[in-house]
Amino acid sequence: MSAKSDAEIELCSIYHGAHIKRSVSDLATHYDYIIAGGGTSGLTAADRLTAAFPSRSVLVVEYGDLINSTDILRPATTVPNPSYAYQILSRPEPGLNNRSFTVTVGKIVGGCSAINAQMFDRGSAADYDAWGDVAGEEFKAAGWTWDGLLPYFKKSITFTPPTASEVEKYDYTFDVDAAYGGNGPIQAVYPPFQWPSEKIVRKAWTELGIPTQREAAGGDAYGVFFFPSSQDPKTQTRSYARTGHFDPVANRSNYHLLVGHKVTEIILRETDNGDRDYEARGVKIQAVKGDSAVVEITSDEEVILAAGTIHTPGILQRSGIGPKDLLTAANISTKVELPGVGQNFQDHAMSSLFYNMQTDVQPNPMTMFMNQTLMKQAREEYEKNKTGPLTLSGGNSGAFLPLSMTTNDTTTLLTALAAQSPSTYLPNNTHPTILTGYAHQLSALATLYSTRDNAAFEYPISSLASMLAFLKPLSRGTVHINPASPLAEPHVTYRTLTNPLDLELLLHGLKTYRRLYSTPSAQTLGPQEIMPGAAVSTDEQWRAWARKNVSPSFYHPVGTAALGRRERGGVVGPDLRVHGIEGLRVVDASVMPLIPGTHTSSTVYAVAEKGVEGVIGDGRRKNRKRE
Ligand SMILES: Cc1cc2nc3c(=O)[nH]c(=O)nc-3n(C[C@H](O)[C@H](O)[C@H](O)COP(=O)(O)OP(=O)(O)OC[C@H]3O[C@@H](n4cnc5c(N)ncnc54)[C@H](O)[C@@H]3O)c2cc1C
Repeated sequence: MSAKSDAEIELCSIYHGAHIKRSVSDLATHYDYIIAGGGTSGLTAADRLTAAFPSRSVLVVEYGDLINSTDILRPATTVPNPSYAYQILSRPEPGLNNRSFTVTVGKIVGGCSAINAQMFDRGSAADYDAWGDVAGEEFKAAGWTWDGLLPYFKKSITFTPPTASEVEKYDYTFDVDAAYGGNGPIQAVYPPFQWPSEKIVRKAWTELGIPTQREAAGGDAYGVFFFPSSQDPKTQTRSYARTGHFDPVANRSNYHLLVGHKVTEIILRETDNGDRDYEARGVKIQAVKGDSAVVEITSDEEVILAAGTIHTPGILQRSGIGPKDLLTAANISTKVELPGVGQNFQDHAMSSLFYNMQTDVQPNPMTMFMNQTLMKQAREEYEKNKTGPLTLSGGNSGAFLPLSMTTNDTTTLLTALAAQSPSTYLPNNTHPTILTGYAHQLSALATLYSTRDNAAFEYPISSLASMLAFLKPLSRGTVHINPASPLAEPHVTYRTLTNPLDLELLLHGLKTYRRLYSTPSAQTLGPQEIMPGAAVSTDEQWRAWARKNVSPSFYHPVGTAALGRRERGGVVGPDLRVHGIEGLRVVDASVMPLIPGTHTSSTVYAVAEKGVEGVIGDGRRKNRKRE
């Protein structure tokens, strides 16, 4: 038999036999549970559901394919192959000189967890406590707080501590009791490699007076700290939703995964159940390529949306659930008016400065990735020993700075924030319930900005890249179906920096890099600022530079089907059920009402774990009633 080419290896489904479906003709006509989206949250939910109810059937419908390729497994910075991601272009961004940007989200079994940079941290306790403040008291009572989520963070992962020699070599610190202890399917490790410059930059941050955290994942995500990568400790390969939640369980007889298909709509039936006028009875699906027929698959129990922040709103909107004016413009009759669907869109804006280092600290990523001999050595070391530079994905240390560590004058900014009216910087026609919710957000953000125990800016350390993520934006965007073509990719508008106070806050974060590179340790690197460079020094120049150079996304879109009371523009209730509809939940990143100051994947796993526990609890209760 001839050896398979890479392309053949990618296309064949080598592990999962009959349970991978590529055509609707291979499906049952109905399932107990249907999950839209086989990504980070969808595969988590499917794993837990199929385990809890062996006699109930679960169908996951995934737009992308099951790709068996080693480039996904090798630690990577981001997106190993553009074909694994949707290529959506944002609308012209009004706060960024009307530039448009690629909206990158995964289109593959495993979703974004298959293409992310594996940085596996958590936000501060205050970030999650703010969710309850924003959403409403009953959300706090239901555990949408740090204390309520911590058990799910722990449950979702297994943390393997670094070896004693790695601890000594890299100064790794961690505290298992404070943050870990679970044995979940997603693996978390400190990689067995750091670039030598990591130590120098980390020291430079401490010379600026930034505190060091021994462990940040116990709710203390501010200061300078290490955090894990989502990576397998034995093979040093990516640990993601597919390797953790699908491959080991794919042969369960109650589990079908349909790939290459998209959920276009939810099948809704009128009901008279208290405040719920409709119940979800299944989904309409369509092949991504070829046959354009729309097929209905019914569900007896629940439909669970896990299509991510960019695509979950479209499924709801096409089903008649969303802002009435948008649905009317798209000729869709409104079944449940929920103005929050597709609103409240948030991401961490990102900015890259560039410094040339005159001191050549070797090895470093700049020279290694461009030098074929060094790359060959690194590849051989990785293949043979699972050590060396190629075990490090996006890096696993950072400085996470509260506003007060970037400026002495927080008072001016906080006074301006307190004076903001919620309607001033949202679009003119924003629904009153969204304004009410946003007022709660502004108040929560004012508290977060005024305290020292949560971060406003992230400065990733490991690779000398002078990158900055703006963690607590005030601006809000939208994700809407295209009214002229509802099945097409959505209209995405980040609206980054449309709230002008964001720009003022961001300036402090950006200028902090200059202070960092003036510290004695950083000076040993011989930094020369290339971008923005000496021509940018006044605030006016910084503002112009930022509008021209900032990107709207650190790949962390959230918020478009947010937890919250209906009168606050919320889309889902404390049990993640969509307001007004029976048997329909959302378990993905879109439910986060406020973006936490962290990379988002570990929070998505925790949210999905908590959400599906609710589905299972309700399923068991129904069972008992039936018996
Ligand atoms: C390039 C990149 C780098 C990142 N880096 C990091 C990082 O280093 N650390 C970190 O913590 N986080 C990172 N993230 C973010 C993190 O991975 C995401 O927040 C998280 O994985 C999102 O999970 P989700 O379940 O909400 O969505 P996804 O994982 O995106 O899953 C949604 C799935 O639904 C499918 N889908 C969409 N529409 C439909 C439809 N209509 N029908 C059927 N299926 C559909 C999609 O194809 C996708 O597979 C990164 C993200 C990206 C894109």
